[in-house]
Amino acid sequence: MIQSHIADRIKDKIRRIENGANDIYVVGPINLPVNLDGETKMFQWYSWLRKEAGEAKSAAQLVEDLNRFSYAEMQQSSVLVYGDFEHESDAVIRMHSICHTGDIFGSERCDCGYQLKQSMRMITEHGTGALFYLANHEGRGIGLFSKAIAYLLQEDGLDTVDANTELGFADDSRDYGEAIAVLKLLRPASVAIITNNPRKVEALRKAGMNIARRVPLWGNPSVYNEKYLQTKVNRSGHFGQESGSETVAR
Ligand SMILES: Nc1nc2c(ncn2[C@@H]2O[C@H](COP(=O)(O)OP(=O)(O)OP(=O)(O)O)[C@@H](O)[C@H]2O)c(=O)[nH]1
Repeated sequence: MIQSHIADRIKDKIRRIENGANDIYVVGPINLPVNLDGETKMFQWYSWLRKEAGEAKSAAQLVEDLNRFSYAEMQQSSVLVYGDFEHESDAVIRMHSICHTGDIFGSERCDCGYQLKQSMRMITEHGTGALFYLANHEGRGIGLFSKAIAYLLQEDGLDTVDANTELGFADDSRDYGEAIAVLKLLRPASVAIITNNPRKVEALRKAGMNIARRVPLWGNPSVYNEKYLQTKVNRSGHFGQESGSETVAR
């Protein structure tokens, strides 16, 4: 009975969160040694899966489901945790929206790849924190194919915001509810959030995140992302480079 053997292996590693219309199953921690600037940093990795709300599924049922549903067709997010995230008094986190082009290919049209790596450095240097990698957030929520079309419009002179709205999308349609539910499971206390985006702070706060302060993260400007970075400040309301770390009002 291979399945009960697998279920036994994972049963202590799965937790369920009831989250309104959905249940979230979180698996982890799993040791993830990460090469950061030539040094190995040991992170604890968790991934999660959304299911329609219902009776709690056993580990065996979850294993059965792996073959019943095409999970590869659905996007799943994950989080890298560093240090004693549950208990440390001051932890720093980043909620990073997936950017296929920037994070994977190293595209310089945006600053995403830089922010991803730099936030991992900031978290390890701080000693405790977490990097949430949000898989259903591509293009600030419009998806990869739509982002590709938005890029073509940008090549004709539109900025990021106008390209999105011309295609009938909101400038930003990201939802942080699931990620926050997972964050609360991993750490009850407040966190510092790495971002330049006040709307992200507001959206996170509204969705129930306990934010102690904001930590800015700018860098890696180039001729290719100059307009993108300017648009963040001029149109999307991002705090500029000069803004320092700050306490977020509750
Ligand atoms: N629609 C669209 N999305 C883009 C473009 N360039 C990058 N993105 C997406 O923008 C998102 C950036 O996410 P984040 O870096 O987490 O968030 P942010 O709102 O820029 O705020 P920060 O936390 O300050 O970085 C990613 O999902 C990228 O895929 C673009 O030209 N058009």
